[in-house]
Amino acid sequence: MTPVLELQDVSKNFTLHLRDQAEIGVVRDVSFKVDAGECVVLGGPSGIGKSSILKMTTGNYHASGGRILVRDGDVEVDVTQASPREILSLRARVIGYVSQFLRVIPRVSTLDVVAEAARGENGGEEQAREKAREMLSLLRLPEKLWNLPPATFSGGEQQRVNIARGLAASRSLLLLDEPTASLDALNRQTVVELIEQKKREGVAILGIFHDEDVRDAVASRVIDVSRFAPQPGASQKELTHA
Ligand SMILES: Nc1ncnc2c1ncn2[C@@H]1O[C@H](COP(=O)(O)OP(=O)(O)OP(=O)(O)O)[C@@H](O)[C@H]1O
Repeated sequence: MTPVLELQDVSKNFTLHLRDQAEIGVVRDVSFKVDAGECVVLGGPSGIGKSSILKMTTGNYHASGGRILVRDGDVEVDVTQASPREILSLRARVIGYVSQFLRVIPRVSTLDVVAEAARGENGGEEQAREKAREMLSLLRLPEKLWNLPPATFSGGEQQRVNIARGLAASRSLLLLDEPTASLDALNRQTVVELIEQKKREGVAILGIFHDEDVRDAVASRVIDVSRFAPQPGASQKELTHA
């Protein structure tokens, strides 16, 4: 069966414009697959390139080389070659992304932020609001906050809105960048259960979890990103995939 996500020989270099266009290589030859129902966790030390791999997969960062294939129904889309319109379409239907930080339109209420994500291709408005209420309750966000915009919420409250939004949507591929970083133990456990439920539903998950207990609970496999570090002494020409 075709994997939901496949990275083939993916590389990332950053060009430092403030440093005379110097190029730094972050990862090279990244190759792995994520199947439906699996949670693959990216491990390795800080700064090794874990978030960069997620950002290339969601199309936020351009890959410098290689292919990132995402299954969209019967077709595979190579994110590295996709147009901005195709990437927006994938994010609206196929790829869910939960980062550590909540970015929302100002003045939109928390309930609307989550309901907007829950509104599926066929689902109605009331169904979406019901799903939003369910997720916010599960994540213990006090009901008195639901009608307020989340901009002034605490770090942990904002993160729970972010998770509610990310997990309310029905997506076949979920990218999770430290979704439990500022949560208390009870809410961390809830997120673990929600991730397990997504796995049972056949969602493919690629995530970063610094909390070892969470990682051990959810990981089907851990990939050490250090193995994709560019070799010391590799020439810039080698690092740059033309
Ligand atoms: N937009 C950017 N411009 C230049 N360098 C960047 C950019 N984004 C990331 N980097 C660099 O790429 C390297 C990998 O960063 P990345 O955030 O992917 O690491 P990480 O493994 O997720 O780290 P952490 O565990 O600390 O979050 C770092 O050296 C970082 O400074």
